[in-house]
Amino acid sequence: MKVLVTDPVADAGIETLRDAGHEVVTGYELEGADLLDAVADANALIVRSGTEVTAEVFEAAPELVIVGRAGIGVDNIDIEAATDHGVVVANAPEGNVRAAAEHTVAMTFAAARSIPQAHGRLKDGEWAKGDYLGREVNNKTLGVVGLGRVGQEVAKRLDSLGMDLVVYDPYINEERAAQFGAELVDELTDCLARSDFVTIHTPLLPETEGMIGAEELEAMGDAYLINCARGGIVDEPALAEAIENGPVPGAALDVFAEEPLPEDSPLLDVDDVIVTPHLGASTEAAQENVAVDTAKQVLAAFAGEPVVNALNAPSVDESAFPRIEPYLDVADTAGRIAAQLLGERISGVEVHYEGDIADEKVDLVTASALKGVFSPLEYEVNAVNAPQLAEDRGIEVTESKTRQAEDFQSLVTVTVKDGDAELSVCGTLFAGDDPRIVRIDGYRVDARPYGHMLVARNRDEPGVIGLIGTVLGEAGVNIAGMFNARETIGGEALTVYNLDERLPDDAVERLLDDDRIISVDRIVLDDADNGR
Ligand SMILES: NC(=O)c1ccc[n+]([C@@H]2O[C@H](COP(=O)([O-])OP(=O)(O)OC[C@H]3O[C@@H](n4cnc5c(N)ncnc54)[C@H](O)[C@@H]3O)[C@@H](O)[C@H]2O)c1
Ligand SMILES: O=C(O)[C@H](O)COP(=O)(O)O
Repeated sequence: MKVLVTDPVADAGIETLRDAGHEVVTGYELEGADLLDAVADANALIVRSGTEVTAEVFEAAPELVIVGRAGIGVDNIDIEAATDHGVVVANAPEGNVRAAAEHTVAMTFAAARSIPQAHGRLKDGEWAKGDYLGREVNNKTLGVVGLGRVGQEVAKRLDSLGMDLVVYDPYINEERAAQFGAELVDELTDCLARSDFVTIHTPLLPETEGMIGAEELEAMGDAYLINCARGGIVDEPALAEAIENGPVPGAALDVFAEEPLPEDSPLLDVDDVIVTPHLGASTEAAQENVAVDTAKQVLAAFAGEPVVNALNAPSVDESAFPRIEPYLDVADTAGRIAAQLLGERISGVEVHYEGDIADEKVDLVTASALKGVFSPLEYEVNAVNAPQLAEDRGIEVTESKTRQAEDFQSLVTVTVKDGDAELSVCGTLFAGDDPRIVRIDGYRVDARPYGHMLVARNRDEPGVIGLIGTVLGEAGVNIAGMFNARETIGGEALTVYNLDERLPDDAVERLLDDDRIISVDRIVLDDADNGR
């Protein structure tokens, strides 16, 4: 597999991929047409915040399986476009948290004591001792906006340095805040107004973009602003104005709306603004952590295993994966057969689980069933984009479970529907790893699902199976296996054949010419040979 890496990541990550036998190509700072060219045959793309992974990139990358973000923020990746193209997006949400928190603490002190300004003047030969009267953090209030992973680590560190903590985060509860010795408040402006230092730790989302504007800066009053989260959350011109003309005394910023080099930011000209070039995650330990975590997720995606930090794929518990993995194929196959047999527009899909499998978290199995249902229709469908595809097409997907399974340890039934028409296919595993289709449209069968199958419905009369055998034989199509099921003697029967190749059209017509044959469906279970 080819892995393209477009932002600098630690060697340990690259070695992890090379040791697993993959080709790793680095193209730091690739953009525009060069990026589109480079990604054309890539199976994985690894980025940090420097690469904009747009819908165009996904268009240009038909082989792409995963985008690995060696870090936390994914605001530079069009996740919706990734999902549409069936590409997993995964970040590394743990490895640089402490580095980001430490940098935030460092920036807090740098702002409180004007360290960079004093440093600069002394280097220029000036002893400006009288110009800097700093602010202690001890006994002051820290406002934390966003008490997630980084916010929590910052809170712990500054709490231990004697600060009182007040938190604004609409997605956590009071108990959670209290675990960090913090008081949770309902209003952002309340949090800002009570703080001596405000630190931002939310993701950049439509909801948080421009969240700290003129009104909020006014509410902050005499508080320093620290932003090591994302540029764009703070309105930069409003911040420059609030520092130059009051009330805000200063700010420390690691991130900017425009990166790299925010040339147009008015903040670069304001003396009481301390800046670093997005260094929050730039420690050896953090870079090694996120690079290796990302490489491991790429390897998991290549192996078809759960990608632990996938942001757009059905979630799956890593320890439960071995128990559900064999059912992914069963569900996919049942979905493929059901969709091909119904042969109509599909307006609903129901996936029903019985027995042991009903105890598991089955999001990924349901996604596999949907993949199977859509496979005969769509080229680029996989378990990542199948649920989205169902939603986009207004197809209602339902999932149900019962603990009891009549005759099987576990059973997965995929039912496809269009209006009043519906058709169910049940699959199971024999001996834990031998997939079988055990019911088709209510008929009990025992069919091995692979390659080309033929499903014939016929009147249950003597000579019909002979007729089918003769027609297949004369068409030169070998029968590898066969199972016949019937409702009642002389009623309707259903026969499933495993064939070594596709039955030609004229042979199908010959069968249908006989009025004992009700229907003949050719089912293809291999993507590579489905007649398209
Ligand atoms: N400067 C750096 O190098 C650096 C390093 C690491 C992380 N980061 C950035 O730090 C930020 C936080 O990362 P994290 O890992 O802690 O993320 P996280 O997802 O663990 O936490 C984010 C928190 O923000 C909260 N939140 C969401 N919307 C909010 C809103 N409207 N108002 C208030 N709170 C809201 C969430 O509930 C959550 O608790 C991200 O933007 C990330 O990209 C920057
Ligand atoms: O979100 C992150 O992980 C940080 O902002 C780090 O970004 P970087 O990997 O571009 O340094």
